[in-house]
Amino acid sequence: MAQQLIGFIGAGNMANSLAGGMIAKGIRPARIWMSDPSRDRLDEVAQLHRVHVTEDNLEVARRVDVLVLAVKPQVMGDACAVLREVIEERQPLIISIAAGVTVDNLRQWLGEAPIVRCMPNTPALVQAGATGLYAADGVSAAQKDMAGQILGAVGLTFWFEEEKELDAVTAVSGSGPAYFFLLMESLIDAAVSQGLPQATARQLVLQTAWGAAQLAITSEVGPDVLRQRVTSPGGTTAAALGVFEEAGFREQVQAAVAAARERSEELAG
Ligand SMILES: NC(=O)C1=CN([C@@H]2O[C@H](COP(=O)(O)OP(=O)(O)OC[C@H]3O[C@@H](n4cnc5c(N)ncnc54)[C@H](OP(=O)(O)O)[C@@H]3O)[C@@H](O)[C@H]2O)C=CC1
Ligand SMILES: O=C(O)[C@@H]1CCC=N1
Repeated sequence: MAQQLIGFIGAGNMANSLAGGMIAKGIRPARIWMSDPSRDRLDEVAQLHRVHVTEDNLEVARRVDVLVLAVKPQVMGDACAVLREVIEERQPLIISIAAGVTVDNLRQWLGEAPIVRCMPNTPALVQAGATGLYAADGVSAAQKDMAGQILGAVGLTFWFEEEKELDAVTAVSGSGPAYFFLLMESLIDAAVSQGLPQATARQLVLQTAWGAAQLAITSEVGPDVLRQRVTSPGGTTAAALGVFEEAGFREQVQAAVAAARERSEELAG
């Protein structure tokens, strides 16, 4: 990645997860710039990551080689309009992380520029991210490599040939951490309802989630077989899983992911 400067427009949750993960991986904070309208947020970020911060998006766009657009989809058009002139002139590599916002949307707002769209997730903060990437026409092999290295610094990367596939990636791994967090929250609540102390319940649940993920990642067999190995016939797990199946758990997951995908498609406008 040589010594390229990397800028973030928007210093919110995802920008911080990416920057934090990149720094932990060895990218010098001095190579990172972040802009955001909130001075308080920038002060926090500067304190936390020791990166350069500014309230001026244009200052970031004028300085960096790679510009990560990390604002909400709903404000992306306005944010891009301000940057258009500088981007057309300087042609930094644009990496958009916004859900739903398409290359066509971005071209309309930014003019011609090399654009990579990607869908990371917040575990990037601990270098355990999963990111789907799509390179638009006009992105050079070197730029693609650069985008892959930046996102690769914070976890696994997967390139897609079709831009539409990012809607499914968004619904699965972009939003996915929240699904697992919801299960963790629910299991902690259930543990407390069964009389366990809150702190112990939390530790038991998080260690179990971590252990299950580690086991699934390192195992040669799939999650279905691992699940069966926990489930003794007529035992406790079978009793619990029966409740999930009866309640339509799998159908609920299908419907939830479909709803997220649909929302991603809507955000393209
Ligand atoms: N959170 C996640 O897990 C993931 C998010 N994404 C995508 O990342 C993007 C950011 O999401 P997230 O980090 O959650 O959102 P946040 O709201 O946490 O971050 C966005 C930041 O951008 C700031 N902002 C608003 N307008 C501008 C502007 N014109 N110029 C510069 N900064 C601005 C916001 O300030 P203020 O709050 O004051 O408006 C906020 O601090 C979204 O497009 C989302 O789709 C992608 C993958 C996962
Ligand atoms: O909820 C959202 O819209 C963003 C995109 C994926 C995760 N968070």
